[in-house]
Amino acid sequence: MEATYLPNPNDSNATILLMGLRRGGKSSICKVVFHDMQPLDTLYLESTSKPTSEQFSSLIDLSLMEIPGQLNYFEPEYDSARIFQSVGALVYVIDSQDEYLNALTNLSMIIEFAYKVNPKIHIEVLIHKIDGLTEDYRIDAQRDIMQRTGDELLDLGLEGVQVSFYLTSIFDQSIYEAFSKIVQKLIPELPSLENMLDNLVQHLSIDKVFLFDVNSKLYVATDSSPVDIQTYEVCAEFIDITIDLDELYVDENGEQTNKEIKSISRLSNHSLLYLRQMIRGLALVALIRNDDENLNDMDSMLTVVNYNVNLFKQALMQMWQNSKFVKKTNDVNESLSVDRLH
Ligand SMILES: Nc1nc2c(ncn2[C@@H]2O[C@H](COP(=O)(O)OP(=O)(O)OP(=O)(O)O)[C@@H](O)[C@H]2O)c(=O)[nH]1
Repeated sequence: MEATYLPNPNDSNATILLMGLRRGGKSSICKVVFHDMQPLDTLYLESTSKPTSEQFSSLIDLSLMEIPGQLNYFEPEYDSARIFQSVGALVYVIDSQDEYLNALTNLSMIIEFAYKVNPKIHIEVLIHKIDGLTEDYRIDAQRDIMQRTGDELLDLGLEGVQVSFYLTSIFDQSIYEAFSKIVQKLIPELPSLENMLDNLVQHLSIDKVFLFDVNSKLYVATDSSPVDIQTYEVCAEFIDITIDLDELYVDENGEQTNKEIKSISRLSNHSLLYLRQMIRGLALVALIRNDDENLNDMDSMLTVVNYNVNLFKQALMQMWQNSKFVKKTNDVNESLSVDRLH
């Protein structure tokens, strides 16, 4: 394998390694989630023949590495130990519409190896392409896959290893939900972020609030109330609408204005959708209860929301700068790239 495909172990990026048998859906997931490809267009994707790696910067700098199913990365020419040592999460994709027993054997072999060289690795299994299965069959498949994986790990003496399972499809929001949870585990500041979002919910009439990565529509944090997939969908679509509208605005020189993006929309049930651009490609999107018909009352409510969201943004900036500082001091010999606030 060429050296360029290896994640740098000194890299401050959190690396996600995407693995699984051929045609499982790995490239499709990357293209749909991170490159806005329409799910149906993935039908024509060619099988990947070489490992690929790409960078995404969000609150943290992420890299996503895909190892094609047709490679045997345990051959001596691949430095598998080095790969696994430097990844934060191993995401293994299983095609649930296909015979999956081989995939499960392959998965346990990879877990055994990965866990040995990196006991801190998060192991995440996507039971993928569930769009083709009935509701009952999905639950059966999940139960069967979890049971068999558990048995295989027990046989290998690895019963303590934590493995998370997700039912996913690129044709609905499930892949975004799964990937959001996977990325969240790699963000060390997550508990503080969740606390800050809970604080917003407690003090304002917010039903749900997300901190979104605008490009991928993954949420890097949310308050602690359960995520309802419809609310997620409405909030994610609101980002697209806001950005489309924002692109229409130009200044007197015909150039795009560089102001902070902010948008509020009133839904037919009187609730408000509220979006504010944060730092590093993030946006805060909240669903706010609003029982007041009176527009003056609504204005004063929004003033309080704006004030609190400003404080949140400042805290977020502080948090990011501190985390950069910690990384720098941990990594004195490493010349860090200078990140820029968006
Ligand atoms: N029904 C369905 N098909 C999917 C889904 N995700 C991917 N596919 C299809 O699965 C096929 C294989 O997808 P790829 O993304 O090329 O698979 P891969 O794992 O990258 O395969 P290799 O490159 O050979 O390792 C494509 O025809 C996709 O359209 C899904 O969620 N549901």
